[in-house]
Amino acid sequence: MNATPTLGRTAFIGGGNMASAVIGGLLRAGAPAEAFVVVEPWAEQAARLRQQFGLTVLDAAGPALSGADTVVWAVKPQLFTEAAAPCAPFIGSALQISVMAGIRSEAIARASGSAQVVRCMPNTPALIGQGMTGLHASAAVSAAQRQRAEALLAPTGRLLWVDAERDLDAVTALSGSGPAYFFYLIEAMVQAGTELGLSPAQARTLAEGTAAGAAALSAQSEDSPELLRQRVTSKGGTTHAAISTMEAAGMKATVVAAVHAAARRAAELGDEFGRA
Ligand SMILES: NC(=O)C1=CN([C@@H]2O[C@H](COP(=O)(O)OP(=O)(O)OC[C@H]3O[C@@H](n4cnc5c(N)ncnc54)[C@H](O)[C@@H]3O)[C@@H](O)[C@H]2O)C=CC1
Ligand SMILES: O=C(O)[C@@H]1CCC=N1
Repeated sequence: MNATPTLGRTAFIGGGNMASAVIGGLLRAGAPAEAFVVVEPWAEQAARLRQQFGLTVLDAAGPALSGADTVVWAVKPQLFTEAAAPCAPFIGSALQISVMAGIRSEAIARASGSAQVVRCMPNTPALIGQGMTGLHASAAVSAAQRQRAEALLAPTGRLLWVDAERDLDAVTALSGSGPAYFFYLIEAMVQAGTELGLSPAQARTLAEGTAAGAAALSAQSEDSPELLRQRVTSKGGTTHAAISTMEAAGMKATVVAAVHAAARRAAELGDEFGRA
């Protein structure tokens, strides 16, 4: 592992979707592949990482990890305890950065031997540099280490720090899981469009273009999403017919309940799988 000026040497524990999104972003931004090592026991995925990124991939934790300044936890929460045990002898002085849903800083500190923990919650648009990540730093994390976490994640998109760790459960429910909510809406719109006679490709283009435009208009406007919606909704018009149908079905209340369910599940994941 070679050190880079901002990141130092970084070890990833788990080399799946999220690790690939972060690594891909860093390599595109100019970091050398030699700055990274990945522990990935699944041979097929390890081969993909070697081929796609030219990375050093280990099939199990080993002394090579002791050279890491930063350790990035990117395994499923359910596998955290099992994955952490063989890493622990080598990583106690490194900054620990976790993208795992639910697993709390205290559990990561206990399992790794390092109290310097930054928890992050990215999302899958990170794959194309348009992610939205929430971050929280534990008390032992220095300003320079916060900057290191920012440098690690900046190529994946936008970042937002939260002061209270429990707020990460809300971040997970909103932006971590959030892409799935919008994909679900796109799925439904494509289904309706094809039922109305459009081709699936036409319906998908219209739904995706509309989702992107609505998000961009909302982001650039000083008006609230509610006011922007009202401007589309002419009295006695088509949008009114659609929104009335959604309201009658309790759609807003369902979305609110769904986000609360996701936040509760994030907290449960920490309770269930965060004991190391
Ligand atoms: N997929 C998503 O939208 C998001 C996922 N996350 C979090 O990111 C984490 C990883 O999720 P994904 O990348 O989607 O999962 P993934 O399943 O694609 O990647 C996890 C990788 O860990 C590897 N692994 C399994 N056991 C291991 C061990 N003992 N040591 C090292 N590696 C091991 C697996 O082979 C797999 O390649 C999860 O904790 C999840 O909560 C966070 C934000 C968004
Ligand atoms: O569904 C999950 O548990 C992960 C965390 C946020 C997005 N995917």
